[in-house]
Amino acid sequence: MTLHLDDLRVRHLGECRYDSPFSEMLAAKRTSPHYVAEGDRVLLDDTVSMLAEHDVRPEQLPSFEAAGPRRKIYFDPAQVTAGVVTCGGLCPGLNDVIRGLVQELTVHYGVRRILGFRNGFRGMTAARRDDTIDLTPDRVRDIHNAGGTILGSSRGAQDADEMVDSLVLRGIDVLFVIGGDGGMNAATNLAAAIRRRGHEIAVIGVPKTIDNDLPYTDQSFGFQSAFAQAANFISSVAVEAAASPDGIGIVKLMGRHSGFIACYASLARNAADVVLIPEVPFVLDGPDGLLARVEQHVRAKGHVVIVVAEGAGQDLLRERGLLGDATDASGNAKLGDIGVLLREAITAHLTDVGLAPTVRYIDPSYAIRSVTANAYDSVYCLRLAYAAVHAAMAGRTETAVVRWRRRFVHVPMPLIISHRNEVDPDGDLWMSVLEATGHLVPPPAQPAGGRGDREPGRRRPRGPVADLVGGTAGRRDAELPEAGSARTAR
Ligand SMILES: Nc1ncnc2c1ncn2[C@@H]1O[C@H](COP(=O)(O)OP(=O)(O)O)[C@@H](O)[C@H]1O
Ligand SMILES: O=P(O)(O)OC[C@H]1O[C@](O)(COP(=O)(O)O)[C@@H](O)[C@@H]1O
Ligand SMILES: [Mg+2]
Repeated sequence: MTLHLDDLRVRHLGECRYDSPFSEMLAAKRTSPHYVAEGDRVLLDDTVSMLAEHDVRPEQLPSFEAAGPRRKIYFDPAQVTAGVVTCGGLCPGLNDVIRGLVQELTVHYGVRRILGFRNGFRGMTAARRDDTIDLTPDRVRDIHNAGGTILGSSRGAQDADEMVDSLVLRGIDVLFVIGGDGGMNAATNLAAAIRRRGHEIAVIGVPKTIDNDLPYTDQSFGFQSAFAQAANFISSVAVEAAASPDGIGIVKLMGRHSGFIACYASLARNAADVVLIPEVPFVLDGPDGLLARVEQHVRAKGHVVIVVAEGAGQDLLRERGLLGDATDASGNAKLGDIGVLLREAITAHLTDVGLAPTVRYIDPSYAIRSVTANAYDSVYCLRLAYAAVHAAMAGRTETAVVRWRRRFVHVPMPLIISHRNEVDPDGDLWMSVLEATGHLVPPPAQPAGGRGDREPGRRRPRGPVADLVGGTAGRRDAELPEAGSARTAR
């Protein structure tokens, strides 16, 4: 999708007429490598070749509005009532964001009334619109010491007009939605309904997802804490696998459509032999299939560690009748259990070829997303919260605050939900995974007519076979005996 400057402009409720508490401090501020001045913009693209493609003057290049405080603001803080809602699956740092919002709203802007809606958008339905918590600095002081969200969260559809009624009834002027793709979709619909009905309520999104599947953000908050926790499970399974004859360790990690957690957690420990993600399909059977590769590894190395994202291999489950079309209350696909399929298929295959595998399968599931935010994420959450408050007070709406290429910026909400952020099989992250798992070194020369023989200059087809499980036999493969040959010393 080619974006132009106009696609990146955020909505304003109107002219900013009030002096901001930051006015004086901002007067002397200029853009530097560490600060983007009000009015300056942050480029979407960051390579010479991408910029050259646009062939326009610098001010016409696609760019984001810089986040941060403004000298003039739209709302009179003393009159503002703010609302906060957290929705969707948990993510480390939710409480940190809530705490940051409340602190910034009260301490710097002097906002006196902040309501937290309970249990996601459900707390805004007609039946539950009294289900709110008064968010005060005292109430939020220590909440960052716990995972989850003090407000609660939920999935499931709510009517946008009913939610607008709740906001109006409660006198909300600015609403902060901390949510993932679903939450940002709902917030966009809500903002549209607010506009249609002529209300002046700012809706600001703080994108949340441990899957890191939202675009136009360097990395979502909490992701780092989640993959750090996931990495611990990889270490555990690697120890177990190494200690058992023909040991197979499998860890299934969250990641419905995007395999970022699997990639980063694998890289963090560098203990995985195979990483399976939704973005790179794979096959089980055949000479280039996963089972043959696992067998090769067991014979050569004595054990294998496999990290699989929960969304990987769903096509294999469907082929076997193990995946239906069910969805959760929010319309997210309910996935089949790829970990169980792998455990069973690998056990059966290795037993068939005369090995006696010991398979350890760990599904840490919610254990990786219910943790408290680590120090890095806590800082990140706090700064996102500050940026969100500044955006709201300056009358931005239908806008998400994100960090893009290390700068905090405003992104129009429709862009945040325009597509999903996925691991690019041609990108440098996946290349690092292939490097770490030993899949990048070209295969040793094959005799003419052998398996590796192909037309000169013609690339092998991409995908599971080539990238992942055999075709581009990696560094470790080069040392491996052919499947079925005697095992080497361990
Ligand atoms: N396409 C959509 N349009 C409107 N609301 C949505 C949409 N998708 C999800 N929602 C609502 O947003 C909330 C959070 O969505 P969900 O997918 O559960 O989590 P997340 O925000 O983490 O992706 C739910 O209340 C859900 O009903
Ligand atoms: O909480 P649930 O409904 O079991 O959902 C689990 C899903 O939530 C996630 O953790 C995150 O999804 P969301 O960001 O959409 O909430 C996925 O990785 C996982 O598939
Ligand atoms: Mg989601």
